[in-house]
Amino acid sequence: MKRNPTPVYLLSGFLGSGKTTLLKRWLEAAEAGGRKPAVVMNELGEVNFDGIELGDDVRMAEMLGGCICCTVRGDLGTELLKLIQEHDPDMILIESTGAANPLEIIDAVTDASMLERVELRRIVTVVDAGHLQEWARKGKGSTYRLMKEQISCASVILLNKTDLLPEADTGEMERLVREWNGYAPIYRTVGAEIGIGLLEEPAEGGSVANHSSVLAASDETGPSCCCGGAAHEHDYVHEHDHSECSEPSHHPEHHHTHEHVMAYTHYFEGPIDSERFETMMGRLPDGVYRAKGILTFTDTASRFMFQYAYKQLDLMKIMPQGVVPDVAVFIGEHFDKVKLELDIRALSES
Ligand SMILES: Nc1nc2c(ncn2[C@@H]2O[C@H](COP(=O)(O)OP(=O)(O)OP(=O)(O)O)[C@@H](O)[C@H]2O)c(=O)[nH]1
Repeated sequence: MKRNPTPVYLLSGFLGSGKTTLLKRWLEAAEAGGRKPAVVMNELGEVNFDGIELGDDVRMAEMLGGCICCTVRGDLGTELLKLIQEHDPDMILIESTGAANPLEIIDAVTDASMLERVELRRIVTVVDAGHLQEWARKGKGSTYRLMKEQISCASVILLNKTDLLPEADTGEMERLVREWNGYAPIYRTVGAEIGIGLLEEPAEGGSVANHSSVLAASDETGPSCCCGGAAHEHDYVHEHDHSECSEPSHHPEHHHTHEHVMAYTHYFEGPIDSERFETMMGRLPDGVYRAKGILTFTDTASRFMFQYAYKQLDLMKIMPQGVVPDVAVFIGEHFDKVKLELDIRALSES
């Protein structure tokens, strides 16, 4: 018997904007409604901290150590088909890395070989309102371009973390988002809290499978290709590929700059002092805009998961299943990995 294609939703949005927070809500809502969701999680680092948070019960495919839109893109179709074969889910949620260009993922999911098996229903982009404001003030750079791309491709937009921004600034960011994307509904959220039904409603004009409207929206706003392949190890170079761009003049900086989104993964050799850790995190360079990890502190018996996004540090007690090492990943642009490693090593010195 021929089966209907499995609905797929893509969660996009820059690093630390709130994608996993939304994913957790979505999974809870789907399971509460008696549905069987599955997840594809993609991380730049080698460890899937967000997956650890979700627990063992979630049907999940992990794509680690690379960006779904470039270095590990070829594997996406295989992972989707494997999930469908093994679990027969009612829906699949894909959480991309925050450095991913959604257009590349749309291409992979809407590949002709996938059309009978999956239907890309919506692209939900989560935006950190304060972080967007920071970049909008700079008005240039590959991160700015990527944010613009993620917003312009969206079929629904969550303007998140509005608790951290004055009302007038939030309004200003909403207007900017509207300028970049003229058709997606925009919801202001805190903690990505939204009625999940709003994300699953059929999009006007059907699914994203016919994504000419998405591409058109993206053309209106300028560059559509700013995420390239891996340079080496964990350096993700935002390099422009001429073959994909119809208008080279969209990329005047290309010949001169190569912006980097890079990840540094650190495995701890033992417990560290919590106060020194918090002091070190408070002094991280601006180039490190995202970090997460699992730690053991010398002054408490519990283990902790930490989340750091744009100067905000959250710590929560966890009890990971199985053997999980103490490890952290730091993501950003142009930061000094060697200095960071020395600073982290100093936390273990007596
Ligand atoms: N103040 C505030 N913090 C938030 C909000 N939403 C999420 N956070 C916090 O922001 C941090 C990052 O959230 P995540 O959901 O992990 O972000 P993400 O987009 O999945 O991050 P990456 O997977 O690294 O790209 C976490 O510490 C969240 O608790 C919000 O609306 N307000």
